[in-house]
Amino acid sequence: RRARLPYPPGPPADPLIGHIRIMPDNSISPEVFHNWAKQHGDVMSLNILGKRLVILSSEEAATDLLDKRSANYADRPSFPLYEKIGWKDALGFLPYGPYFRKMRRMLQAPLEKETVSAFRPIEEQETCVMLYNFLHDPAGMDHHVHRYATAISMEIAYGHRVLSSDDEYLKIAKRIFDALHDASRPSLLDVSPIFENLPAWFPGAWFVKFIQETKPVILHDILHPVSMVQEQLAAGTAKLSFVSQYLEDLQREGRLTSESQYDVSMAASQIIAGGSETSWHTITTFIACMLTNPDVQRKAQAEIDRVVGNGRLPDFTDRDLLPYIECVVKETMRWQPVAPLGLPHSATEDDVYRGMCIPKGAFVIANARSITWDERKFHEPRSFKPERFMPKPEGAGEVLPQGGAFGWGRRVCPGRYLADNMIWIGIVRILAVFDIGKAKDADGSIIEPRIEFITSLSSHPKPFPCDLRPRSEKAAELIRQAYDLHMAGATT
Ligand code: HEM
Repeated sequence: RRARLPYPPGPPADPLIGHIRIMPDNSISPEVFHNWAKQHGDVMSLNILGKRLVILSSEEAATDLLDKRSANYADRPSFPLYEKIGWKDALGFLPYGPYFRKMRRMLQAPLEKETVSAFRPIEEQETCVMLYNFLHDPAGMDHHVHRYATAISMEIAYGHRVLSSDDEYLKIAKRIFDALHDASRPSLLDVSPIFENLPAWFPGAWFVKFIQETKPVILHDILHPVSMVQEQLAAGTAKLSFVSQYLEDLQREGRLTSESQYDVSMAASQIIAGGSETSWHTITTFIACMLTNPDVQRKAQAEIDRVVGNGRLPDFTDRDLLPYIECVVKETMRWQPVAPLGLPHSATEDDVYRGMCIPKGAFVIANARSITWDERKFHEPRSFKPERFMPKPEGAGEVLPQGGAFGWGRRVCPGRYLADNMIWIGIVRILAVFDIGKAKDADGSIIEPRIEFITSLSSHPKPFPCDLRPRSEKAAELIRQAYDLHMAGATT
């Protein structure tokens, strides 16, 4: 019966090759899928060389399939190039099964809502470094936010504190991001594994050299930081971290083997791969939004001034008293979701939904761009309006579906509570002490901001000029004091 049911509709296809010729490039696919969904519906599908790709463009469809039927959609398609360069056992790419469940449990336990508060001191410390860097080098804003997100991830994962822009662990993070991006390019390996044996000079076989060069580097970058913690534990100098905790537990229970140490390494690497770039891009998106929405910025600063005053930096104890800041954070994630297509899920068995067949093995993606710009849920969805989330009558009482930012079902982002803290404290502290304004050119003329986004694995603003200025001399002094305090902690 299922075989006779239609697949979800989609644009006209070519015989045999299906939609391959009109398949949009990564950089525009969320936008193109969003437009196609208006014509073909919130559950549509494409045929890519015989493989069915199902695109969900509403919260209802994503919830019905990926959340409510999560047992059938918890699998991932295979990612041949990622697997070949050493990410075969990385949680994000693992097929659903016992090893996935083991890795997921390992990563999730320290990142639960109740437990992530243990990392707040690290997040507060690194905001001080970021604010200080903004003060002394406002033009390097993007770099300082990157360092902020990476330094937090490194300290949580390995207990390593980043103390300079030249830090070896920042280089590790950069190599990991570069490899993640480079490996997202389509290759002949997506068509068949037999192409793995092509000679490197063969046309289109660029991936052969890429694998040879990248694999040893990635494996080093995954395994090396854990060996360092191992050495520090032996010397009694290890700081408490995700890795030190697991290694100590395994040692105590007599279960520390090369296999179990490899699992710890893989899990820890996911904190870096999953956490740094996404949080970095969310904060730079927020800065772009403040630049283009000065009224929102003023309103958010007024709330902080009213609740916290200007004699100290806000901290996590202020969060419940700052509802407008909460809305600014949510609106940043809604307006430009940093992972617009998330990661693809895969159907384990044939399924029937609204009279349509979703075949076993179909790739299923939820288009966050459509979900967070759904006109039935959000008024003026393309405008940046944090008050939409305030309860009525003050605001519009709109609700951000969690999946729109962090994904769905059994594959929902395990780092979402950590990310939420990292982003909130970064945003509230920037607003407390900096004005984000338009930059001026050499002649003193104002540069009108033009914010454009680049999308590959994640979506982020292209570099844009802005003027980051301390709100007052007192704010600048607060930044210096906080920095001195935290750097003093680093040397003792
Ligand atoms: C703003 C920050 C973040 C955003 C927007 C984000 C978004 C996402 C999304 C959309 C997915 C795919 C979910 C799905 O398949 O349905 C995901 C998966 C994942 N995220 Fe995040 N993430 C963020 C931060 C983090 C952090 C801080 C960590 C580190 C602990 C992390 C680790 C992961 C991992 C390991 C996966 C794969 C999970 C799996 O396949 O089971 N993410 N994330």
